[in-house]
Amino acid sequence: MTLILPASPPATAKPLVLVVDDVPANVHVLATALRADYRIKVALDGATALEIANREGDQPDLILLDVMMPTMSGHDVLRRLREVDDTADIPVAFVTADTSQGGQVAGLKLGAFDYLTKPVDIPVLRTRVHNLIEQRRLQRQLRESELKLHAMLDSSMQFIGLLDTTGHVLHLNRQVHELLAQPLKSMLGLHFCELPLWTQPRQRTAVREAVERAAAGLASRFETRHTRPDGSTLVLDFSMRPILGEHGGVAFLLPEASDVTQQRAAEESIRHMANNDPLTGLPNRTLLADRVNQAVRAAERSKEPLALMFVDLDRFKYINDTLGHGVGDKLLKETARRLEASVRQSDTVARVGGDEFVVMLPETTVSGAIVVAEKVLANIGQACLIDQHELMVTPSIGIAMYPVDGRDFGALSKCADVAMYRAKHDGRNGYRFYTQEMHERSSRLLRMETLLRQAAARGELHLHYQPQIDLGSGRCVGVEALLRWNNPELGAISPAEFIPLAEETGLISQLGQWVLRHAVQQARRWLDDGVPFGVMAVNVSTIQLRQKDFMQTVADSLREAGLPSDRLELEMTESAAFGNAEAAVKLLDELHRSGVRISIDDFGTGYSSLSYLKRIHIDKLKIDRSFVRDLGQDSEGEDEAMVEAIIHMARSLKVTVIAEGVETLEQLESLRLRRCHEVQGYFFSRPLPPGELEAWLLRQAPGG
Ligand SMILES: Nc1nc2c(ncn2[C@@H]2O[C@@H]3COP(=O)(O)O[C@H]4[C@@H](O)[C@H](n5cnc6c(=O)[nH]c(N)nc65)O[C@@H]4COP(=O)(O)O[C@H]3[C@H]2O)c(=O)[nH]1
Repeated sequence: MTLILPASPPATAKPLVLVVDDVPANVHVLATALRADYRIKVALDGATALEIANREGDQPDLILLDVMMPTMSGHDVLRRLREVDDTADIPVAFVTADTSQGGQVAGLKLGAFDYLTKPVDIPVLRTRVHNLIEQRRLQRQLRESELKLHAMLDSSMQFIGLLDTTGHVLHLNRQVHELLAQPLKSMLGLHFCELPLWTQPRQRTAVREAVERAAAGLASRFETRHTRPDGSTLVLDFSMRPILGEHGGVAFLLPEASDVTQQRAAEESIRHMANNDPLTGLPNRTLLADRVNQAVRAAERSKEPLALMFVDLDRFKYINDTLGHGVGDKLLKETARRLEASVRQSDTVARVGGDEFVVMLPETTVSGAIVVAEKVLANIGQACLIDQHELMVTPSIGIAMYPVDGRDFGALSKCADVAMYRAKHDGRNGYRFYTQEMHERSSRLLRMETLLRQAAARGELHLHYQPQIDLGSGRCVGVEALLRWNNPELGAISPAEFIPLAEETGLISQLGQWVLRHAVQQARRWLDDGVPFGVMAVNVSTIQLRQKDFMQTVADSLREAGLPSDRLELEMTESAAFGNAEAAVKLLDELHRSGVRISIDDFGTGYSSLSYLKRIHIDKLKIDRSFVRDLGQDSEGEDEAMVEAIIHMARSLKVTVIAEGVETLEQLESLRLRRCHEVQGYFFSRPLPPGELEAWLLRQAPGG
């Protein structure tokens, strides 16, 4: 910034005195008296005097002005000088023969600095001129320092003002006039709280208080929000301080403000990022926890209940995997929108995980929560069109109530989560309230998990084997290894209970390896002992199959036991075999080439595509128990049709077909009639410990 100061003569140059008088003799006297110490210019009339006074760059430091002049009197000259900014400050002393009091007063009123009477006393003239010039120098200095100060204030990025102790404006820097788009002059003298910056009564009150505090010697600081003419927001960090004078009292008040709009916006965006889910913009778990805990505190006071609702989209992963993340993301955004549309503004909808949303309903009873849950089910259940895909998704909802189920976010969310899993387990697309029974069940599962981790090491695991019978020959062609767990504390636990738990917790890999190794070793022993067991069928879960070293684990188990690979059959569910299509094709192909047989368990319950079936090598299809249950009864229902279709398809694909869960002669006959290859079930034998199975096999063998 350049600082422009009024032009002043070089410090070394002598001050300039303009002598104005229409009588040349008078001019001569004055000029002669002063010439030694000053530069002198003369004018014999008012017009010339004004012209010299206005000359830029060399203005007089003092004008000695005769009062009585023809055409333009000294008073007129002075009046004209004072009217123009550039000459208004030049000191003027009248030199006159008029010694009357009235004449002197009139001149002084016009702004004359001094009055000299003719005839002039030379020493007095010199002293007065010296004093007036010195005064002019000091005045200039003062003006310069004032300009420097203003220039400094104007160059600041801050909004700065100076007020008198009653709060009236003495100065405002350039930032302020630019912000308010008003010239400084129009605001000088106003009370600070009358500036157009303060648009709200609340702000004016705060400013008035700040003025009063500052006048009493105290500083104030607060933040204010304003709307700029273009509609954007301005946030000011405002302060008001007292400035003390020489004698220690408050002399001025200094209001200052800095523009913190960007800083506040950045802080806000950081806060938003820390508290919100970037995809949907909904509160994340951190913010939700905070809101729930706050709502709980409010509920404690108001004695109102509160509901926490976990909402999980059924089969979202499937959509995400098959249609891609782009579609998945849009679906999540749409879900967020629909959830928000299902609740009141005072409720909170948050996203806490992939497809997991949480809704907090303050001041809501069980019946209120039911209304919301049904609304959520209806809204989310509506078809939604995303990138030309018409998607139908349903939610599973778990609800926990404050205060019965918990008194903070941690406890309530655990309960709502458990209830949500129950809703899923019970067939999805529904809601469940958390109950004590769920609590017991989840504690049991927790305990079971701990014990299951130690089960193998403590020798609590065993394998039972169930024979598989060829209907043509009536002979045992295979045995299925089924895991058993006997724990001293929990007793005998069904695999239907602990296998899903092991899958959920990842323990299944360890258990699966244990089963594979032991089953393969048992097969080897039976082979050595000449026990005619056929093929050893081992169940493998999806999670095991997804493990990179699965193929290696199978190969190692076979090699360690020395079992020919065609004596091992791996049973996997449809979803395990077909879930992750390309990787599954590759693995099944590798297994097939190694000689291991592959059987698809629970066939008919999934969504296998037939074209896909043709691409992979399968040795056996197992018809699910649920289709076998009603076979052989008089009615020819859907199950018969299904069984018939599976058998037909298996035969045309040249794959062996086996039915499980055969309990009755009727079921057996029905399967035989439909030309099912093999059967397995209680009708022949329950799964048996190895010793008992050996005895069973030997009894069945020809001549046994
Ligand atoms: N009602 C009836 N049931 C019959 C009949 N015949 C056999 N079963 C039962 O049906 C289940 C057959 O196994 P799954 O379908 O593979 O179903 C198995 C399998 O999915 C899983 N499982 C068992 N052992 C293992 C294992 O070692 N690894 C893995 N991954 N899963 C296993 O646990 C499930 C349940 O196993 P189990 O309780 O042993 O139950 C076994 C067996 O005892 C019958 O005639 N009627």
